[in-house]
Amino acid sequence: MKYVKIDIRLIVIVGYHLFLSLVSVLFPLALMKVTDALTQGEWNEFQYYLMLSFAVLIAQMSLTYVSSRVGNTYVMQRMNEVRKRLMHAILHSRYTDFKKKKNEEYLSLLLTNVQTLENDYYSSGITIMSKSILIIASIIALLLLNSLLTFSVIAVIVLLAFFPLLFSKRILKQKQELIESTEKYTASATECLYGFEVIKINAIIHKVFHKYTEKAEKMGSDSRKMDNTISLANVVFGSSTMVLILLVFLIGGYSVSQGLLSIGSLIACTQLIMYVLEPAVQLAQEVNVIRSTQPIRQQLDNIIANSKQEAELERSATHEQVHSIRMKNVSYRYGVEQRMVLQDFSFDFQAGKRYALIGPNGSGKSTVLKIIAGLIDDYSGSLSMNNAPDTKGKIANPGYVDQQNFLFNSSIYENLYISGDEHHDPVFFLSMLEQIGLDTYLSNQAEGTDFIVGEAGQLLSGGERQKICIARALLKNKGLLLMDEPQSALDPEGVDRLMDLLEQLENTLCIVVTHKQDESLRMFDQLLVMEEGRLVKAGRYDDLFSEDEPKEAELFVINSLNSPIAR
Ligand SMILES: Nc1ncnc2c1ncn2[C@@H]1O[C@H](COP(=O)(O)OP(=O)(O)OP(=O)(O)O)[C@@H](O)[C@H]1O
Repeated sequence: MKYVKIDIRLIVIVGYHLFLSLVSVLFPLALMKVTDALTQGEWNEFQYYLMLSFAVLIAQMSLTYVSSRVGNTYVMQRMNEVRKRLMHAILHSRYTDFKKKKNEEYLSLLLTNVQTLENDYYSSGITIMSKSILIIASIIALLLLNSLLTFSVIAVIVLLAFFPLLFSKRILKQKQELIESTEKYTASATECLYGFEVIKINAIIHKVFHKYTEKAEKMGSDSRKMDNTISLANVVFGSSTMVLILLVFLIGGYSVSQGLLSIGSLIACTQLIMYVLEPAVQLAQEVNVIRSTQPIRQQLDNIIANSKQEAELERSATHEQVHSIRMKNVSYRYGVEQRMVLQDFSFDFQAGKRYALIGPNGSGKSTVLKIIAGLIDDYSGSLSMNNAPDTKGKIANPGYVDQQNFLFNSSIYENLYISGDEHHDPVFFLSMLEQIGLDTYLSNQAEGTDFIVGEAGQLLSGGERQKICIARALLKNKGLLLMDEPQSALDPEGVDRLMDLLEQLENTLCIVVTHKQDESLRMFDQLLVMEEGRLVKAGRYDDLFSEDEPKEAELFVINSLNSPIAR
């Protein structure tokens, strides 16, 4: 990502700082004239240059304020851009890439690290730019006054330029450690907040708090270590400049004694030297600070680079009506070093039919749904929609109920209509709410569908959340409906209502992951039995669970219980 954008605002900032440096350099020159006029008894000249000095001071103050305002606006714009690019990249990253990082790592990046970038990269960058201009302007003024002094000062700067290199490697390493400990701290803090109920009920406050304290202290100590190194760098740097200033004064004093320089010029030179040395010290420090943000920029660049391919895929996403989905020898593992969670899965799904995916925990049912939904596309084998060639990642827009039943912190209505391409027919809408059993809840809720559901829907019961997610998927129905354990939080009446709704579906390819093993499975056209990532059996309920074939059903239940994952 391009962190610095050369635009009109940046050019204006440089212009302001150029002007500011010129005005700053004028001040010692005016002082020189004031002193020389005073020592030579030129009263009128003294008054004139004194007024000029005040005018320069006022101009300097105004320009400093204006240029910092323009600088702040530039930093704000760049930071907005960084935050937008980062979230855009996160949202466009591949599902599996996204899952490799923990949410806390993203939070730490979005909050702490991005803030560090603002302070340590942009603000330091502007400081470096302004100080460099001031140094150049002061050196030019010095050259006009005394070339011997000027060359001594240049020699000082060249020497000073080596100091940051002595510490930068160490600071960089410590910054990396600080980033890692900040991520762990954020993870621990988030866990305390999300796990509030579990922590209280299980009376593990002490244990969790102890873990949190460890992480907080480690982050504090890493931050202190880095600050100490920076302080050491500053001390070494600062004291060496003092020695060098002394050297410059010796040369200046000698020049005055030899009549090569007036007292006013020495005062002006002294001030100008300070304009060179002070910014040079700051410059060296800021260079280290900027270098320390390199790991953060690297992290951001990796996320942005990884998301580019996914964005390409999304652009080619299809929204056509689904008639069939054919999966052939689809195998998948979540990471190169991980085990196969899906192995040679082959099946033809047809529109207008209902399928149930059943099997023990961890047998790969949700993974099948995610592959069909296009969330996962780096599988081997092929998946084709409507007999087209392999459509990796291109099947988009299914009605989807996930296991988390996630809701946005907005109104029920907005949660039902999240994508804008759902059915907007009010009759259909109301009958849907009634059929799923949300009408009673809504009639008791004064705000109705305008009720704001709270963070992740926590102001609703688990079943209410699930009903809203089901209604959302049904309203969205574009011929493909994927539901991952949609009955897990429903009461028996809710389950019956859902089954009725599914039975009424027309022209819809409906795949439901379920752990129910009762008569309700009869309404599915096919039951797909999965075990350890393999499709081991497929058929109607009666074929698999009939009285005549008790062994089939028993075998499935026994296998489920004996599965290593279930155990
Ligand atoms: N993001 C992930 N990273 C690594 N492994 C994963 C990930 N998601 C799932 N798995 C693993 O893949 C395997 C299959 O998971 P999947 O969620 O498809 O199973 P499932 O049959 O739906 O299970 P359940 O009935 O418990 O919901 C599991 O062993 C799980 O640990």
